[in-house]
Amino acid sequence: MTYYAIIVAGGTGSRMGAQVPKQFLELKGLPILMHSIKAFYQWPLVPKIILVMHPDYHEHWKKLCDEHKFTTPHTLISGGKTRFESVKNGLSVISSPGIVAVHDAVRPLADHEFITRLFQQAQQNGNAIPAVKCRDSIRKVENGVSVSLNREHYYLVQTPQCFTTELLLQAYEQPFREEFTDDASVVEAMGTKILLAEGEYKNIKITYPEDLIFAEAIMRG
Ligand SMILES: Nc1ccn([C@@H]2O[C@H](COP(=O)(O)OP(=O)(O)OP(=O)(O)O)[C@@H](O)[C@H]2O)c(=O)n1
Ligand SMILES: C[C@](O)(CO)[C@H](O)COP(=O)(O)O
Repeated sequence: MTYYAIIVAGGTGSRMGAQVPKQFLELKGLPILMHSIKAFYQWPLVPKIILVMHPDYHEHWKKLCDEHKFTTPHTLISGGKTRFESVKNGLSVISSPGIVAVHDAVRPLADHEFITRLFQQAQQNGNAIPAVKCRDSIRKVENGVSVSLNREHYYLVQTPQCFTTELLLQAYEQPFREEFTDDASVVEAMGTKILLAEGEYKNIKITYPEDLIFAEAIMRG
């Protein structure tokens, strides 16, 4: 059984609006991306790490690795125009059957215990998708009219999303659709039942500048 982690770092970070894509910004003295990789590369469940990044940033990444003496083994792959394409490129180097986790490079607060639990659940059930319950009241707006919804029915989905390699490789054979916002939506489109696992509220995605402040505060504990 081989474990893989595809870390997708091929985005531009347009909503962050920084000089470099947000995955390279520092959090506690280390680029966000390095925190995300380090969380995966820990004993006893050590996956093969596949890092997907736009080729324009490969040299920048190598310099950062030297600067921070970052030696965690990984295979560097070129990213695509969409997240879907980036994941598909990452999947191209998977050679053995096993379990694959797909993780946003910009979710640096997932810890190894959480990651291990998801790998194990996917090994037992075929897939494991972390999600947390909506904590706020929720409303749907249609034609300018808002209606209250029952929040018990709504979950916020996170990464790492874990699957058997067979399932994810097959799912990514499908042509791209706009509604493929994550890996679960791609797998679901094949008719496979998606199994939600317990997510973590601290596992935030760095999207806007204020998320850096939240992440730093969470890391301080
Ligand atoms: N072509 C793309 C687009 C996104 N991603 C990755 O998918 C994750 C989630 O995407 P998101 O937060 O939307 O990142 P960006 O696309 O960089 O941000 P924005 O939408 O604000 O431009 C990120 O780790 C991002 O690097 C990727 O690998 N390849
Ligand atoms: C994959 C993801 O992080 C799950 O929550 C999310 O769907 C990415 O969405 P984005 O709008 O591209 O940031």
